[in-house]
Amino acid sequence: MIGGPPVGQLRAEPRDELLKGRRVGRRTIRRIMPYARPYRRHIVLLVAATALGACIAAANPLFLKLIIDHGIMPRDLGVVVGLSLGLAGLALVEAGTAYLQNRCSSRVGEGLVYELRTEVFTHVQRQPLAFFTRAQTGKLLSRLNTDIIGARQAVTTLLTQAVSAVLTLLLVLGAMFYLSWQITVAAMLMVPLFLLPARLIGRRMQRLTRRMMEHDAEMTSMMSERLNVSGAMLSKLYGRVPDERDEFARRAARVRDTSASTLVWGRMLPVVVVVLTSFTTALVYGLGGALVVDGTVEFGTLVAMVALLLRVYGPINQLSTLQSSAMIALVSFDRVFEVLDLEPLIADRPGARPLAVPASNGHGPAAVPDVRFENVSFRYPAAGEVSLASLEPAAVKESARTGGGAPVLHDLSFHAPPGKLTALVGPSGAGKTTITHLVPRLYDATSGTVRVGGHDVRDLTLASLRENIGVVTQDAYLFHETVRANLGYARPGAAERELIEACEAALIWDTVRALPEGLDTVVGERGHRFSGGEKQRLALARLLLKAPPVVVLDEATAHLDSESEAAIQRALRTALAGRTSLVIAHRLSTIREADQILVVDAGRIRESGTHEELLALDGLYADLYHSQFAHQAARPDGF
Ligand SMILES: Nc1ncnc2c1ncn2[C@@H]1O[C@H](COP(=O)(O)OP(=O)(O)OP(=O)(O)O)[C@@H](O)[C@H]1O
Repeated sequence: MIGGPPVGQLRAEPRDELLKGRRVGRRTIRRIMPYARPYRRHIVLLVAATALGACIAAANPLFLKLIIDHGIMPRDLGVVVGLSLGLAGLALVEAGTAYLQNRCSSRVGEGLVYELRTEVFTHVQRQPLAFFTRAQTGKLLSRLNTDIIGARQAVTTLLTQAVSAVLTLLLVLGAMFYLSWQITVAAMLMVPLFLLPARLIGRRMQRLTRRMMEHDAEMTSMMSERLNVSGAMLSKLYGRVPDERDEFARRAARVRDTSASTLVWGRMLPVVVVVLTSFTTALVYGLGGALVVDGTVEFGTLVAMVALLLRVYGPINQLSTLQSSAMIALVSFDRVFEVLDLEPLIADRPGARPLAVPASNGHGPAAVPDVRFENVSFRYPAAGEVSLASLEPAAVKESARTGGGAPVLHDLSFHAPPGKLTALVGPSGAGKTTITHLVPRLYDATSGTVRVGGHDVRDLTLASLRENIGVVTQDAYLFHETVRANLGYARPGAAERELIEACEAALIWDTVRALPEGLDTVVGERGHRFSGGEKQRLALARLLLKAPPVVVLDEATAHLDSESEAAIQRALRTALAGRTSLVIAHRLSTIREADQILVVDAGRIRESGTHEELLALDGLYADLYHSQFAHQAARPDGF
């Protein structure tokens, strides 16, 4: 069990991780059982087939003895032919058991992977946004994948190996003792000679594998950071391509060197085994030969002994690594369970009720709920609340010590009236995005209450809350799918006519229609086939299809040409009409149209009112206006 990518990767973990697994062993095993239950018939069959295979392995050499001693030596052709046919039959049965073993173990293993994968995916999806904002999520997911595969290997390989190794060893040793105890004892004296190098090489392999995985992770992370649109753009623009190449070459060289050593040491073990097996065979032939000459042992017995001996070392080797393999397996499962045990911070509370909004009349909802913040304070959750200790030990420990980040919003209250546009403006880092995150419960307020339609959002079901709130973020994320699929994400099953109408209202239909395959054109990686403005309008079309009564929107800050900006502005007007909207405004035209402007600064609302009222106040808004917005007024398009 030395090597093999998943197990190797797990071995890369520090030893204390394995020791930790030792303590959790029994509890983990109890948790694994329910996953194995649906496959119990296959498991029984697997164990039975493995046991039969072990019996055949032990019986085979005995046939040799019988052929030689009772057929060849006494020159009895009938016995020779009969036993040879028996041997051939045995081979067929062995093939049958091997097939059955493969079938059952793949069924059990893949079934287990399927169950764990779907469960983990569903569970991770339920985690709050904070979980995904932690940089280690990608690492977590890849590790989970590795661990799940490790767990499968464990169940299938360990199950078959443990059964077959123990049984083969018992049967083979029994047969050897039965045939000649003297030769058996002599051969067994060689076992420690075999185990010692195996153990030393195993330990070295473990160290090397750990190092290789670390180097490999460094190399892979560089690839994933540099070989994407943003990373590639950065290295080109800063002229760092040659440096990046050199750094990558350095990392790749470390992988090359450790991999090469790992391979060399990995191949040492079979060499040592061959040498020692040859020594032992020589010993058995020497001692056994003398006994045959002596007349104490029959010739066929000697041949059978050698054949049996060759079947002893495999199981001994397997058993010597079985414990650590089992440990590794338990750690795999344990880490998967650790993720499954992470309770989502944001979930429906018992007795949560759906947000009831009167049905739409086709042109936006009939009555729309308002949004109200009452003395809301907020700090982002600490790493320990949303992440896994084993994955981010430093961050989790730090957050436990400091109790998480500083408050971002302080005792904040405001009312966004129904059907009206409330604009949020303020300096960078003031807390505007954070405010918008609290409405659809991407985060929960640390204290105070956020109300939608008069209800505390925590009393509403998440599904109904999010069904009634449409969010358009600045980056207007699009999946790598067709335009149709991206729009349909808002309302699966929407008719073609509705998709077109939404695109028309968002002023993106002419662009979509001109695409090579219209609505069926695949959006490039992260939507890069579209310009920033086009993506925003596609996102608006998606929002229009959803037709939510409440809209939360983060206007794109990207500079657009005046034509796109005018198009977006008109699309926005349609999208927001008659809806309660909370918009982080970056354009003068939006704040001018706002029914109410909230000026956010350092997590507090400093001023509120209309554009004219706030200008007259000559306070923070007036400053912001002169530094950020006033120049837009001078533009020829009037924005
Ligand atoms: N996931 C997070 N974890 C911890 N702190 C965060 C997180 N997101 C934002 N913050 C912090 O919260 C504060 C408010 O950030 P927020 O994004 O709400 O500001 P903003 O007003 O929207 O800024 P901008 O206009 O630049 O987008 C900032 O100090 C920021 O560093």
